[in-house]
Amino acid sequence: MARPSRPDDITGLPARRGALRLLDAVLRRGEPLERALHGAAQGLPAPDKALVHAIAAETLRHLPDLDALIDGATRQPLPDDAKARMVLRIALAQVLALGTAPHAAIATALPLVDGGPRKLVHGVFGTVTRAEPVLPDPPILPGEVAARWAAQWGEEMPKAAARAYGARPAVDVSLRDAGDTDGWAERLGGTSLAPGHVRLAEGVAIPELPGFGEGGWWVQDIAASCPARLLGPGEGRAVLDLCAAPGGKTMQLAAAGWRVSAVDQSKKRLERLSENLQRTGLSAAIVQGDLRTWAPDEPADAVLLDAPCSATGIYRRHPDVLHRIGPRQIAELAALQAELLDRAAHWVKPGGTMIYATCSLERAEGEEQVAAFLAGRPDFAPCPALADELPAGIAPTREGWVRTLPGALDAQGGADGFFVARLARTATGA
Ligand SMILES: C[S@@+](CC[C@H](N)C(=O)[O-])C[C@H]1O[C@@H](n2cnc3c(N)ncnc32)[C@H](O)[C@@H]1O
Repeated sequence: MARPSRPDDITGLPARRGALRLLDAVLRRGEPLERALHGAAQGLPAPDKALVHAIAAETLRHLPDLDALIDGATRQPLPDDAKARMVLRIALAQVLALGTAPHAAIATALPLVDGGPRKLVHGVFGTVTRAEPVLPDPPILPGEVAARWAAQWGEEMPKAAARAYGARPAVDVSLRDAGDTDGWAERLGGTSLAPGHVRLAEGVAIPELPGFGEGGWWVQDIAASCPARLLGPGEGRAVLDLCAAPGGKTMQLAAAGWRVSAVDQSKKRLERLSENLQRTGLSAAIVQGDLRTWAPDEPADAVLLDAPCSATGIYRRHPDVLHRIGPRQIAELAALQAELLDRAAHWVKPGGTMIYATCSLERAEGEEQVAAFLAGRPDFAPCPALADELPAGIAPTREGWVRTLPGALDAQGGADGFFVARLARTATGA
């Protein structure tokens, strides 16, 4: 049989090369998967781009399990960042997590180590696949993440986190017209856990559902809908939605009658916010600014700060966070959050309300952040969330915060990890 003239003529090879580049960007350079995808899959058609993403995401989801199999088949462990290990990881992820036939996976793996240890890769791949292993269900969390979470939340939490990691996350939508929640639940064939919310049935094709094109709803996890819920109806009052893009909370606030100024530093993400507003017919003033230097002309009745964070709470959808985020990144983000929280507090009118939120499972970005803020700001006090303000199955903590951990809403398909605090500024502002 004639060999293809150029290696990239092998069917499916460019996508595997893209997956290898993507894995490298995440594991060696610490780049977020979604952000690195564009560069890694440049020039590939949409289906191949989706394949690049799927291979890299499943490799990351099962990394400790795949590494254990590789290590069990080598006499000396391959260095963590050796190309041979990277190629074996993506080849085995295809076979064991995505159902690719072994011959197809190895045919597209070997050219990736051309001029390198082809024989070794071939040998290890053969040894592993001949044994027909099955990946553990649920997947094993990276050891340092499990230890960090156990230290903060107890031994049960990482177990629940692993179970959630292996399950397909439910898809929630928020409604423009919360008054017609029952009607939308019926039309979308889903169930509702709160006014303005519908949880979709598993496996539905989102763009084909009624109301998507007309902007009747947008995708937003139930936990992510809690920060704006805690501001209640706006009745024409002004709210600063800080770190607003792509606008999930902006749309909720506008739909609840708030006069919203949506501020974010990212032009690209603000373009998506603008498209979202256009699709839903909702309105907000859009402001591009870096909150470390930007300031509003006047204080607002309410401020919602959805601060940049580790995103460890959305690890189910973004498995890269478990491999990119460690104590150093958490400490850096916590310092940024403290700076933004301090600035944002000045923009709340006396008697007004501030919501602080992060999609993080780290206390340093949630409970500890707010405790430190309150210790230095006697003009703010907790304004505890009440059970009837929250979706069914999510209860306020003893302190009145909202804290969703893995295991929340387990029977209904889970929820993202979130922290939300509502704080009130004293009437005098002093
Ligand atoms: C968690 S996301 C916001 C999600 C958004 N609130 C929503 O509900 O769709 C955090 C946002 O913070 C923005 N951001 C990060 N640092 C910032 C800064 N210094 N000034 C303004 N925006 C910032 C990012 O661009 C990003 O859009």
